[in-house]
Order: sequence, then structure tokens, then C-alpha cells
Amino acid sequence: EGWLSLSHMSADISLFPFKDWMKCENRAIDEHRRELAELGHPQGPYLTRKAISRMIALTRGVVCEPEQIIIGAGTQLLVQQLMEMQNKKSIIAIEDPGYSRLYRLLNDMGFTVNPIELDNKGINIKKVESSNANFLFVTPSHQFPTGKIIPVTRRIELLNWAAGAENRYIIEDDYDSEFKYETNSIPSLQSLDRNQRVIYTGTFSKTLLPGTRISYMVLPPDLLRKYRKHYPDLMQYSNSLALFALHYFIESGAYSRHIKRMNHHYEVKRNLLIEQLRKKFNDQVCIENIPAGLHFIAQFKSVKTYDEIEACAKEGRLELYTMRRFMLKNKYKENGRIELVIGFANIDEGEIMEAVERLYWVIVFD
Ligand SMILES: Cc1ncc(COP(=O)(O)O)c(CN[C@H](CF)CCC(=O)O)c1O
Repeated sequence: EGWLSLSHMSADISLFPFKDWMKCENRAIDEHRRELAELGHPQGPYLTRKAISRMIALTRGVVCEPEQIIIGAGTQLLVQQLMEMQNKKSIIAIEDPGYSRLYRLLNDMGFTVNPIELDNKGINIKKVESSNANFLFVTPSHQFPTGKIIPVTRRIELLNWAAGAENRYIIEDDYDSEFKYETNSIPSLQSLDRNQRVIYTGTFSKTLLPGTRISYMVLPPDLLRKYRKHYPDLMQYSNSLALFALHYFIESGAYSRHIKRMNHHYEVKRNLLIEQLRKKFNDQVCIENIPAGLHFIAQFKSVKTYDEIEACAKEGRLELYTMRRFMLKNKYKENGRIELVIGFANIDEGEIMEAVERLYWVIVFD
């Protein structure tokens, strides 16, 4: 039969309110004809930046003016613009396991990038200090990929680190923070920052359509001045019709209704998948139940190597990613256990049983 997917890399668009979105696009065409004929503001339309700044103030406690928001066609592009204007001798600390695409991007830009291991509270602050880094990339609300939620105590330590010397910044990647089951989100790191050292980034890749490519970055005032000086003729690469439509989509309340609906939809699939995995694997599986995001980590007892698991998954037509994808420097030994990143956005409720059956075959049989 066909492939099944436990990939963490997609969003479930089966419930996306396309009619509402089309209405917003039509409104954008009616009310912003002149702007659509021009290149527009390099940071993105003011109205859209205002809608985003009001939304993240409400949902994440982020304190900013629309002027501080830079809209971009993807988090990578925004990070590239931010780091392009930094001293090449800057030293970067990044979570390990962590966002390997970002690790590669920063390395390719020529920076010294130090992968920093995690402890039970998230990134190890002692190792950050000893790494002599001046840029720290973290995913505090739902560490990518382990899912750890960095407690307030550790957040304070990170902010104290940033305030501890000149030209230190924390890039807070608040990816998939919209999806929290049972608990509410802890406010952002940026909301606790009193020294303008936190650069906040967010994305609509998981909450709209991944293909829309709309992400944003909130710069502290001094970096905003530097950004405007460094990029006098930068252009906005995101599609301005989509950006105007997004403004109406947020302002009309359609966006927050969609997030609520998706939280419930994802929670149902997540709970069913965890229940089926525990039933099928019993004490062969260990799932740290962090009620957030669009994937979770499951640890399986297995004599197989990551190579064998990945090969068996392909053979079993099961799209699946292992923790090896995110190990930057700390290459974990399998030692009889392997960790999988189990996504539930790309699997229908009715396919979950079959996916667990295939996974059992991948992990247990050789
Ligand atoms: C940690 C993290 N911060 C941001 C994004 C959003 O990036 P963008 O859509 O460009 O705004 C992702 C998205 N990650 C991708 C899809 F899940 C790929 C994962 C993989 O490479 O394993 C991410 O993991």
C-alpha cells in the first residue's frame, strides 16, 4: 500500500479555512490595490506588522512596536539577514540536539558555531558561558526537537548571561509555541528581557499553510537601527497579497479560531498515537509526555542501529525521522535504545493503527 507519514515536517491543512482566507484575499485586493502595485515597505506592510505585534503581545507577552517587526519568507532568511550584519568573529552557541538546518546555515556563513548540550532544564548555561559565545540560539517554549519547556529559573539565567557582557544577544525561536495541550504557554523570554538583548522570531509555517512562507523577527531598537543602515535597499520577499490577507485573517479573528480548532484536532491525534504506541510496545517504549507541539520524542529498546532503523522505515513505507537528524556534535551511541521524532500532523486518525503496526515491524523485526 501507500506511504504513511510520522514526519514532524508538515502541517495538517485538512481543516484550513480556505473560504475565510479567500475572503481576506479578496478584501486585500479591494482595499489595497495601490499598495499591491508597489514594492511596499521592506519590512512588510505596516498593517500586517501591527496585527502581528498585537497578536504576540496578547499570546506571548512580546513587547514591541510594529516598527521593530521584520517580516521574511522563512526563519532561515531572517536569521541570515540578522547574522549577515554581525561581526564574522562572533561566536554562536546553539542547542544540541537542535535545529540542524540552522546549524548548517550558520556554519556556511563562516561563524564559529558551538553545539551546547541540554540538561533537564534545557540548554546548559554553564557550557554556554564557557563557550565564549556572544550569540545564543534557543527554542525555550518547546525545545526543538526534544520538546523540553525551559523553566523560568533557567530563562532568568539566560537573560543574566546576555546582560553580562557587551554585544551578547539571545535569538528566541518561538517555533510551534501555538500548540499547547493542557498547559498554557509560559510567556516568552523576550517578555522577561529588560536589557533589549532578545531577538524574537516566529513563523506562520505551522499555523497557516507551510507554503505561504511567512515568518517574522522582532529586533530590539539598536539592532533595528543597525538593520536599516546595513540594508538601505532591502526588499520584502514575502508575497504582499498574502501579507495583506494575513492582516485581515488575524484582525477578523479567523486566525485565533483556526489555532483553537487545530489545537483540539492535534491533541486528539497526539493522544491516540501515544495510546496506540504504549499498547503495542508496552515497556519497549518510553514517551516523555510533554503536552505541546506537533511531534514528541519516543525512545525504543532496540538492538538496531539508526542506519538500520532508517532503512527499515523506508522499506516499510513509513516516513520517519530519528534523533540522529538533530545530533550536531553529541553523537549519541545507540546502546540498545534509539530515539525517534514522532510527528502527528501528517497522519490521519484512521491511519494511526496501521502506522504503529509498521513502526513495530521497523523497530522489532529484522
Ligand atoms: C526550530 C525551528 N524553527 C523554525 C522553523 C520554521 O521555519 P520557517 O518555516 O522557515 O519559518 C522550523 C521548521 N522546521 C522544519 C519543519 F518542521 C524542518 C525541521 C527539520 O529540518 O527537521 C524549526 O524546526
